[in-house]
Amino acid sequence: MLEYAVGVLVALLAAVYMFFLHRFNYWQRRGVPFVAPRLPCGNVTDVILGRRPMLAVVDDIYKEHRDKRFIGTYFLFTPVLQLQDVDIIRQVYIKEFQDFSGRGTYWNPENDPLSGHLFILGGQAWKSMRAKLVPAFSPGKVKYMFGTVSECAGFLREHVESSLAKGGGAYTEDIRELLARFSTDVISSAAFGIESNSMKNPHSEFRRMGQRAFEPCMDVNMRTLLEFFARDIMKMFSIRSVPNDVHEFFTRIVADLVEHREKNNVERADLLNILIRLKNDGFVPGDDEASAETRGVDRDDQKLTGKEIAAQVFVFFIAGFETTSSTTAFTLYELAKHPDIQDKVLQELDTVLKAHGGKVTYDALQEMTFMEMVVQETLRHYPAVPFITREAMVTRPLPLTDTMVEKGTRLLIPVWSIHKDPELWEDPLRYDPMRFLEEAKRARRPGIYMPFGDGPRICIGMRMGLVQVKTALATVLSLARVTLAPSTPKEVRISARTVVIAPEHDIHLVLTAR
Ligand code: HEM
Repeated sequence: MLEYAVGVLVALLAAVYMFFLHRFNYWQRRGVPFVAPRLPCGNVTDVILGRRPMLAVVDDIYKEHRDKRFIGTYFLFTPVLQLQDVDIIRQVYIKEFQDFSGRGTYWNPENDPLSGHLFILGGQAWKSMRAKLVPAFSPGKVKYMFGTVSECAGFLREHVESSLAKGGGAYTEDIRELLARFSTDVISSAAFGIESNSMKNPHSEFRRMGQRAFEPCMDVNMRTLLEFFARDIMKMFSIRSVPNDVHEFFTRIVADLVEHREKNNVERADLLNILIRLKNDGFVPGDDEASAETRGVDRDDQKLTGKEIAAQVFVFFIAGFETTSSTTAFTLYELAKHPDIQDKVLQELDTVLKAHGGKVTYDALQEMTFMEMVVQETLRHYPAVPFITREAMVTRPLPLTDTMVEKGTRLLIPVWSIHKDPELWEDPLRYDPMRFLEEAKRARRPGIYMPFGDGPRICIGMRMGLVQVKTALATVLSLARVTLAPSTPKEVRISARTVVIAPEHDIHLVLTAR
């Protein structure tokens, strides 16, 4: 009996070994240069063990293989092709997008309905959903929703004003937490039409859900990484993309809201309203610019189901909350480190606000061009999404090469590394908003700046995100100057426990009344 058991064990181990051997030969068999994998995690052992952030591992590969246009890697046993050449990346993003339109992530509408959202979908399902949702983010609709952002900025203003008064004109704040609460208020109001009240109550349910979805911890980090790179494992073990309590919260709240609004004929200026129209009519009319964006994208007027609505509202929450709050926090952090740049922002702010009766209006924000340059430079240093994925939808050569990529191959675009590459940017570690002067932008090589991605799959919420970031900056900076608190490091240390860019420490800033 014992001999039999040992025999079975040996056969099992041999089968596992052969499986890994075969998998880890994938790039070699295709004649693609690759980074030697190690059993059992391929090239991401440090990521799986929570020792290093994924972006740092990707960056090491980028730097070590800078001379190669693409390089084969393994995430666990999934082959992932890391693109290193900006021209190839542009082809994938834009010109040959139709063959690389997938995200390559896990999507299981039956077991995990919240995973069926725009960020994750691929192929025809993505095309059709994108065409339906684009009008919801048109310039006209963003301007329309600005009222909501402005209302939440009022709570932010009240908080800063009263804290300054209590502190006798100066106080110290964990700026990341403050802006996470502001962003939670904005996104829950803009997406669900609910006042989450996080500015006044840091323990609100929405804030707690935001923390659960993004807290730097192994559970959330592993789910996200598996979702991106090891969908077979997710499927095999029926793992959901988010923890169960987060899943239940969003599913329940959206179902209740839809029922309430339909029963009581409630109309509101928010994204849920647009989704309900998509549920009932199959499309929403856009303004001219939105129509231009959807031109060429197949539109069907198929109506959204309740589950599809919940998934889209959920993605607006997760894609819109952490990205905007971290971008605002990092901008204030850099302004605290660079008082000369802060002076210029304040000068512009004061001039523009004076011309707009002291109010942070939508039109006033459009005139804050230097502030926009500052935000763009922040996004170069700290792109909220530090790498972007695509999936080959057909077997075909990689653009501009003779190398064949199989249908289903995962491609990784190392945004963080390209933004910091000294061959592409002069003195890339220097924080310098002047890189985003119109002349400088025209002069630089196309395709080296991509904080919102690029091509037909570019961030759908870009306009809304920028409005939100600038509103928060204008609100805080109209009241106070910022400086680094003694406890705040001079260089941000990125957490190894999250896929987005988050510091592993708080960012305390001193706010001093102006
Ligand atoms: C500073 C703020 C933001 C940044 C840096 C950011 C960044 C990104 C990036 C890099 C992508 C991937 C693009 C690609 O694959 O080429 C993306 C996609 C997306 N973003 Fe954003 N985002 C921001 C704000 C927002 C906001 C406010 C929303 C919604 C309320 C949003 C919703 C989405 C959605 C739904 C997608 C998926 C688009 C698709 O796959 O078609 N984002 N974002």
